[in-house]
Amino acid sequence: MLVAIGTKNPAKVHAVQDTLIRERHTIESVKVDSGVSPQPFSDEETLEGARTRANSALITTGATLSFGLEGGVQETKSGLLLCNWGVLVHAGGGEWIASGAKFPLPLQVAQRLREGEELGDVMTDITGDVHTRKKEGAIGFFTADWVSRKELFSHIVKLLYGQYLSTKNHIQH
Ligand SMILES: O=P(O)(O)OP(=O)(O)OP(=O)(O)OC[C@H]1O[C@@H](n2cnc3c(O)ncnc32)[C@H](O)[C@@H]1O
Ligand SMILES: [Mg+2]
Repeated sequence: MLVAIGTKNPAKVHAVQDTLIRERHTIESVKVDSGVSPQPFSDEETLEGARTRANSALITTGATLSFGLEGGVQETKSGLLLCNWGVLVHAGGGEWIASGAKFPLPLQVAQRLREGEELGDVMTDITGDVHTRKKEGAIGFFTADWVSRKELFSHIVKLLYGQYLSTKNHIQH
């Protein structure tokens, strides 16, 4: 089965490839537009970006299943939380959604985002590495590498694929 992922970011592509390795699908990654702002600022906007990516990648590749993964932030009373969303769509209809774990960004980082900077750029500034968003990510840096960006997306991929399989099994039985 051809499975698409709407990004070329290795943290996301490897999350799909490695999580589904035993399923023996062919994975095709394709760069698509999220249709939302480069730095989504709510759960809704982040989810919408993931949905647009999934649908665009499905159409572009002609795949049977297609993943869209998107990162953003969400303002709360307890601080600015890093949030991540995923959407899985099936060519025959059907959509599944899932979000990832959340944690608050440090105050100074949160403030820079509120003033309009993108997290990826702030992380480059802090770490001196332009590729942070493609590797351990902000989550890796702020958790002393206990959780990587790929690991976070892998969990979302499991939630999405698991829901898809569960639906499929219930329809068949
Ligand atoms: O190529 P794409 O798939 O767009 O990969 P990306 O790293 O830009 O990822 P997103 O568009 O999903 O992320 C939305 C924003 O959140 C930022 N971001 C989210 N999580 C991050 C992380 O762990 N490390 C660095 N930047 C992160 C990133 O800079 C973007 O501005
Ligand atoms: Mg992006």
